[in-house]
Amino acid sequence: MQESSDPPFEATYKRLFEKVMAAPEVSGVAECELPMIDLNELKLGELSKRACKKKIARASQEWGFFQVINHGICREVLKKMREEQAKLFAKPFSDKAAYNFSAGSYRWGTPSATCLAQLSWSEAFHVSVSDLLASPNIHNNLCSIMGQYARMVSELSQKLVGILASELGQKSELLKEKCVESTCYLRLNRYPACPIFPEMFGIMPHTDSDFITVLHQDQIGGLQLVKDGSWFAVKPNPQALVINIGDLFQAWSNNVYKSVEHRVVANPVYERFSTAYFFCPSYDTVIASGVEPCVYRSFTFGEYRKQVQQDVKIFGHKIGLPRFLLRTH
Ligand SMILES: O=C(O)CCC(=O)C(=O)O
Ligand SMILES: [Fe+2]
Repeated sequence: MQESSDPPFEATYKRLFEKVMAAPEVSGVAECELPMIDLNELKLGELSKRACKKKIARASQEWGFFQVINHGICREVLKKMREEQAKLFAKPFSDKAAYNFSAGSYRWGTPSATCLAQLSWSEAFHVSVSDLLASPNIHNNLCSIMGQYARMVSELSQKLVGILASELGQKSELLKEKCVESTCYLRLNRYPACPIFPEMFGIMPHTDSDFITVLHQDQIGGLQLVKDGSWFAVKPNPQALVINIGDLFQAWSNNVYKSVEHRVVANPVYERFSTAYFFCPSYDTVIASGVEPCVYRSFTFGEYRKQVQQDVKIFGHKIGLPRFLLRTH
């Protein structure tokens, strides 16, 4: 028999399945369409340009999420990236576990899960772009398209972050200098179909620990986010990339831009793919808003990462920005 490509979810988490009769309650979630930004408007006259920038800033304040079309990443690159990603995940499980972009880049499930609500029904390659570019495999099809994809998405991220910074009335040079291709991360996600429990988490609720995330998802759907205290399912748009604000931008903007909790719900019938690009600074970058009164104490990205890793180890989940509040509000 051919070895399965799926990680051994059922065998590994058997005890959790026996313990409970239901997966987390996520049904009845309404669908929403994210604010849509056409980046071609940035190439038009001064008025359209200004309106487009304002829309980006407003969505980042009110939703923490938006989608962009005419984003400059050509269809061929998106298609090729997805094909190579699908091929990689179709390899037998043992090959994937041994396939190393760098140590620990392949992940699946949730090692620390003690109940079903803590289990992420997904597998991923979480790759540092600097490791990718230095890889001796950079000339194989997969690594080469990942490198190409990372470069294009990095340019888009720089553009968006520049706009968001200038809409705050702040200079973006430092940010642009600190967030370069090699300090960013690329994550290839696969959510196998989950027929056992119809609404299992593909990824548990979380916020991203970066400035912004650029997400390319397929047409299956499953991404959900919190808006005004309720969960909403994001309607997939094959032409668009989804952008969300991460913790670092929330802190840097002194809570103006929102790093919003999101999660993925696995589909009972179809597998789903997504590719996430995390726009991050170097570890020594100091995150400080410079606006009084400061909500958070200043911290380096390295410090933030270390704290997140420590909290995950001790509490089983990330605490994130509340750790860095200057005073309790
Ligand atoms: O797959 C998705 O839609 C979201 C992925 C995500 O939130 C992440 O990788 O941080
Ligand atoms: Fe995320």
